[in-house]
Amino acid sequence: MLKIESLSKSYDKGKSFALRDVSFQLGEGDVFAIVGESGSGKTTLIRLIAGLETPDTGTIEINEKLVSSIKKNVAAEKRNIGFVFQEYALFPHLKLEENILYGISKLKNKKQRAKEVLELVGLSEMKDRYPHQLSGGQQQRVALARALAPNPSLLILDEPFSNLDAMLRAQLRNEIFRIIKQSGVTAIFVTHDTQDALAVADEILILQNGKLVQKDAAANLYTKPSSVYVASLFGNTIQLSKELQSAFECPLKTDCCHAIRNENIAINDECDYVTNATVLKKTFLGSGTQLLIKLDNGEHLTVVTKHTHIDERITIGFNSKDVLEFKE
Ligand SMILES: Nc1ncnc2c1ncn2[C@@H]1O[C@H](COP(=O)(O)OP(=O)(O)OP(=O)(O)O)[C@@H](O)[C@H]1O
Repeated sequence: MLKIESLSKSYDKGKSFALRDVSFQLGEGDVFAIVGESGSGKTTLIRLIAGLETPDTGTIEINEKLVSSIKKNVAAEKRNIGFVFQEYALFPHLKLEENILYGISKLKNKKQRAKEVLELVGLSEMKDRYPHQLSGGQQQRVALARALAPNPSLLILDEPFSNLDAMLRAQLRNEIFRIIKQSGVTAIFVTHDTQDALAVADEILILQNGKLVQKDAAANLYTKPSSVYVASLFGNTIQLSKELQSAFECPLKTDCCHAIRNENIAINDECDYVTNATVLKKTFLGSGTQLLIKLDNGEHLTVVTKHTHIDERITIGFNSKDVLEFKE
């Protein structure tokens, strides 16, 4: 459906690359998330796909049609891509239905199509309201309906949930995922929040310094991250340095790098590798307690535990099956 080959983009004539030699393919009807730390190239990638930037090298095909190469650049409005942005971008002076009709004014059956997409997002009864008469979540559903109305080949959602509070966010992301799946459109959404990506994406693409470092199903990314960077995007991760390996008496392969996820750290429990430690500071986080710990060999660690009553002296450990190994 979307095929990208050797895509590169620099903004300073090749001195530094915002995107470097990125290649991947996306299948029809799936939802993909692009994840990466700030500056990793997420926006650049979607701007290139959308036709808002031209690449230095590489090609982009949508539905087997070349839309971008060094020689060819199909205009953004001719790529048949729908957009949903963080800030809804609805026209404040137009009612909901009019907001949707605006983008499909040339369509023969536009009234019928507007009705369909308003039903799809469950807002038919509010069609005569103005955007300011809706909640943030409802406005985002209108934005989605408007983007879906022209039947786009591809839907791009750029940080669509970041304006919403945590409760609404979780609710809306499930709702939006359901609507997208029901509509059958292929969707790419960009997010900082790996929880959003894990919750709704069939596959996740991870960018680091402009490079695509892993493309995988959510469960695989979590259990088999390709690097410490990928692992740490999906939760607190402690790198098992030589000093920590010696504290836990767990010598690991020297040509690899190792880490353990915070949730696999056990406090006062039996484990394959255990050491004694002193708790220097406890911070109550609501669902758990953050501990600053000094191991008996002098190493410091910060971990979060579900335990609420922690003595000053503890044992801390982990099991060998939970050690993540990377060739780095
Ligand atoms: N118009 C531009 N001119 C010069 N450099 C740019 C431009 N746009 C992006 N960059 C640089 O390209 C790199 C990738 O930026 P990009 O905006 O694609 O990252 P991002 O992953 O979307 O970041 P964020 O999550 O903060 O939005 C960064 O180093 C950025 O400074």
